[in-house]
Amino acid sequence: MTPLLSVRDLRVVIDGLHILHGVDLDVAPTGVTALLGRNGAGKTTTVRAIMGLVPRTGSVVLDGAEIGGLPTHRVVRRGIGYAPEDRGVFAGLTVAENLRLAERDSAPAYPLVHRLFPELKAREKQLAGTLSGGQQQMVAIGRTLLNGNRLIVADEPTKGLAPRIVTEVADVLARVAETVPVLLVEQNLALVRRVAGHCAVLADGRTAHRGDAAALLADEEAARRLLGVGRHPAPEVTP
Ligand SMILES: Nc1ncnc2c1ncn2[C@@H]1O[C@H](COP(=O)(O)OP(=O)(O)OP(=O)(O)O)[C@@H](O)[C@H]1O
Repeated sequence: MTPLLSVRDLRVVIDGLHILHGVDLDVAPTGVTALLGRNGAGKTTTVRAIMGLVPRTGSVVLDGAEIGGLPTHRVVRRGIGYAPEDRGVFAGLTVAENLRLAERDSAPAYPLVHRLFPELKAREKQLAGTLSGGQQQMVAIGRTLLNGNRLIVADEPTKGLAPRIVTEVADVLARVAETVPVLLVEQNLALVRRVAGHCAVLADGRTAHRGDAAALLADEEAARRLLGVGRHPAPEVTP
């Protein structure tokens, strides 16, 4: 299976600090690929480097084309939609205005966004700052779907959300991934188990493991060693 995105020897140095020491990562052409690792392992820096938001070296190949040296606006134009960790939603604008700001194509895919997130249609006049965390996450992911992107990158979309909302976001990610492949940074391993096919695990700014997500999570010793989890897994996501 040819990966949609291939990252090789990705390195990031910020203010003289070596943050990534050579990350290798393949994103499958379908479904969800999870990027895992303990706190501070370098997951957010990796996706920010893929997006060109931090200075980086190494190779990033999207669908056969090298994008590792491109500035962010050109990475975005190549078809990577990014939902950042802080969601980047404009609180003082309505849902409709937040979506409109993200339009890039001449025919933005509102039917797709409203099919996946009927709630955004129903709440289009509501100020985004008054939405719940889960609804704001839907705006952040919805924006990435407007423009016919080839890949969606979502950085910890369930961070800080209540368990019931985590389940909702898990559903959303599973539905999104039926249309567009997703690279998902996630700490909630129950969610990863439910939605991810492949995974890469980072440790100390390097790739420590790559493979099947379910197989890794089923291997208690490997999960403990790589992810720091063992007998007390994260609460289940409601099926
Ligand atoms: N701009 C920066 N300046 C200095 N250090 C940074 C910067 N950005 C990240 N780091 C450091 O690099 C390491 C990796 O951070 P990063 O946010 O990529 O990790 P992460 O795996 O996403 O962590 P978490 O799961 O806690 O969000 C951390 O030790 C962090 O403190």
